[in-house]
Amino acid sequence: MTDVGDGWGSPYDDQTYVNAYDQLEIALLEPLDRVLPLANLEEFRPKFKNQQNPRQKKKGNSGDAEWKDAIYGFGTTDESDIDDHELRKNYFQPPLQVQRNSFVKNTLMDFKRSTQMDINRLGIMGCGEMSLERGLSEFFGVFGTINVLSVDIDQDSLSVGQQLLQKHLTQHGDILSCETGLPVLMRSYLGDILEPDHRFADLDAIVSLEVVEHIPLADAKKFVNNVLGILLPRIFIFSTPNHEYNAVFGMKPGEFRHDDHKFEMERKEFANWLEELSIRFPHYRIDPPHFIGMTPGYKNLSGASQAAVCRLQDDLNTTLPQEITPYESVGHVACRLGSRMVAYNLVRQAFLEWVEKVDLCPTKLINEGFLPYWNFAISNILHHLHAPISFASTIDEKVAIKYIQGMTSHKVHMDCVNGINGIAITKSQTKTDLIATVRDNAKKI
Ligand SMILES: C[S@@+](CC[C@H](N)C(=O)[O-])C[C@H]1O[C@@H](n2cnc3c(N)ncnc32)[C@H](O)[C@@H]1O
Ligand SMILES: [Mg+2]
Repeated sequence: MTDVGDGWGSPYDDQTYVNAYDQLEIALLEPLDRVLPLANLEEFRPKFKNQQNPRQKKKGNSGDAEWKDAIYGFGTTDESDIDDHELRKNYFQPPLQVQRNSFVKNTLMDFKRSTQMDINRLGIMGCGEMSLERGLSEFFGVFGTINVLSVDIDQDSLSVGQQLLQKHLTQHGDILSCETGLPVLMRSYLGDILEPDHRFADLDAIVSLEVVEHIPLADAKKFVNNVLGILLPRIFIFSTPNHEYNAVFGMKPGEFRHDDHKFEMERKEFANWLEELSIRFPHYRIDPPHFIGMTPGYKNLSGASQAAVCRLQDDLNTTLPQEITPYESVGHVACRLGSRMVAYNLVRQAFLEWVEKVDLCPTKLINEGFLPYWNFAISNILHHLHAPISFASTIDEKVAIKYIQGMTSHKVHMDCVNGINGIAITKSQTKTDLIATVRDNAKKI
């Protein structure tokens, strides 16, 4: 879409925004392949956690509170899926999952800068409870992202992920709406990542954090081979625990961090795997392993997670047929970047158009209070919005009045009468002055 010199996102014109919001609303109307049963956030515990059902735990057990903090972001940490051993002693600050998410954010940021191309479409495979989706949401504008596709095989994890993502986007809605960036459609799918799906082919980036070790090694290799050989993202990032690091958690040699792990790799094994991949897939440049999560005193063990970064060198496209779509869509939600700025600009345009036409007729002056004034319902002004109803309907009337107050340097006031939201313009104002003020203020933005 946009190639920008400094790599820091780019402003889009209002029409581009409005069209993007229109497309988004249409996409959100598409029926889902399957509606997941709603997992109970309070009771949910990922199946790969080896602890008891929290309901059966004794009240006041601090371990219970500890994992709830980790999963739901209550309390001090917003980790959503950390290893039990890592969690037990609060080894990492910030938490390891947050460090992994930051690693992805920094790697994608560098990738965007060095290639001067947006990361339009991002795939997250084995997304779990969507911690990465939440962690990256404020950077989508910088990346130039418009589509995020997440897939997992576990219905409960997906349902929890969807709920946490929705909660996150609502809670951070104000901040996100001020970000420069187009709205992002975030879709989730139920599926087995061992089967390639055409919708995940030719993406700009695919990320898979701490997933491969949950699949038998031969299948894990098949998954990675499928990504590098069939799906062909421009960048692929995946991570897995560094088995040697378990010593830091006081674990015995050979003991895995989770009961659900099918394997864990030592540093040499992981480095060898990446070398094999470099030979088999020469169209990818694969870095030596990156390490994430250090603890003081254990420098010799590198880091708790080891990550691969693979960048596509050639301009290759998938040969996977378009009709291969085994995943089922199970959710979609919008990250509404940029909406505040667009709404503001559209309201200004509507106000200017309205004020040009309005008749400030002396006979309609209201003679109550200090100064005679005119009252107009805001709906009359919003009638001039040049936006599809899908976008216009997201603009709150009172917020629109606040915008008008601001853009007129408070020469217009809020005046809501009998439940009708409106503005008041005092007799001393002239149309010419109001128009000039709005235009002058626009130049200052
Ligand atoms: C440890 S969690 C990691 C979740 C997430 N990537 C994160 O960093 O928070 C591993 C996830 O991989 C998923 N998974 C395991 N095997 C899978 C498969 N064959 N297809 C899709 N997802 C799979 C699990 O359901 C689980 O949600
Ligand atoms: Mg794991």
